[in-house]
Amino acid sequence: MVQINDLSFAYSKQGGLFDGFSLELTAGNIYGLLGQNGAGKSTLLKMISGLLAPKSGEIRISGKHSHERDPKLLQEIFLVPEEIYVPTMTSEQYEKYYSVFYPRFDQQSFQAYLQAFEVPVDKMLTQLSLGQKKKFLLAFGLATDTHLLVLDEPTNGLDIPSKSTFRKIVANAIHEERTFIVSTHQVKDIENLIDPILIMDSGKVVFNHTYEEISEALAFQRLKHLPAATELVYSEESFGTHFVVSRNTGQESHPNLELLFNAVINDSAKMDRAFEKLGQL
Ligand SMILES: Nc1ncnc2c1ncn2[C@@H]1O[C@H](COP(=O)(O)OP(=O)(O)OP(=O)(O)O)[C@@H](O)[C@H]1O
Repeated sequence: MVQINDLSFAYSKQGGLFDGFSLELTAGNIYGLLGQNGAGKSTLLKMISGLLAPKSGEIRISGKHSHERDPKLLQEIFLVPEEIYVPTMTSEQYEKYYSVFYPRFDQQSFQAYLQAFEVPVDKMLTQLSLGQKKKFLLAFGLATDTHLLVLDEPTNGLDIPSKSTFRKIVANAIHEERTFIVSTHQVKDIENLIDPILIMDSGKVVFNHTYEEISEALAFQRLKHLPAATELVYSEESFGTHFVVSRNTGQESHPNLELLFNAVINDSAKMDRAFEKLGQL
């Protein structure tokens, strides 16, 4: 669905952010894109959405170059950015003006999402609170039924009940022709929603695995004593308890995304070796 080949990109002449970057995303998945501040997530999402052009290499969405901004392609891409801008109009006016760009826009779903998110529809969009604006645009984006939906920090600013509503709506809105990319620092908000997990570091994808692969390769435990060094991939200590990522030797495993993230950022090569071993079994 999304095919990125040998991409390079730089904001300035001094240093490139992406160099020889390749990635393939397949439809039917909700990709979780994680990475430290400045890793390049938002830049990547803007390039995928056609808002920034690569210096070299290519990004194809369903076979078409995203930066060419072909109208036929743009009607299949919706980006909910981290910083929300809304025009001075009502929800009804927004729907009327913008839904025409999306041929499969589902008005009923849009209204249902607005209701589920408890977004007031009688106010001007500019009068909504930060979280309400975000929920408005999420509702609209989900209702477009675009093949590609890109959500940059979607749960930022959402209250606790809205986060749970968000998870339910997103899980229902995905289907085999849609691809969602969710970039977030709030992994706990969407832990059971995103799969596969992509982790970026300094303009590179250093981790790209499904939940199933992660559970098979790794065990996540709280232990009083560290396991044998041969099995240990990563550990953190807090008040005498070790939070451990180790090679899975056959136990049932429930991935802890925060611990996984720290383990990958700490030593991605060590993590790669844990997955290589899995491939050899
Ligand atoms: N408009 C810009 N001009 C110059 N440099 C930029 C610009 N936008 C981002 N950068 C730089 O590019 C790098 C990647 O930024 P980006 O916003 O893609 O990271 P991110 O992973 O989304 O970070 P965060 O988690 O903080 O949102 C950073 O070093 C940032 O300073």
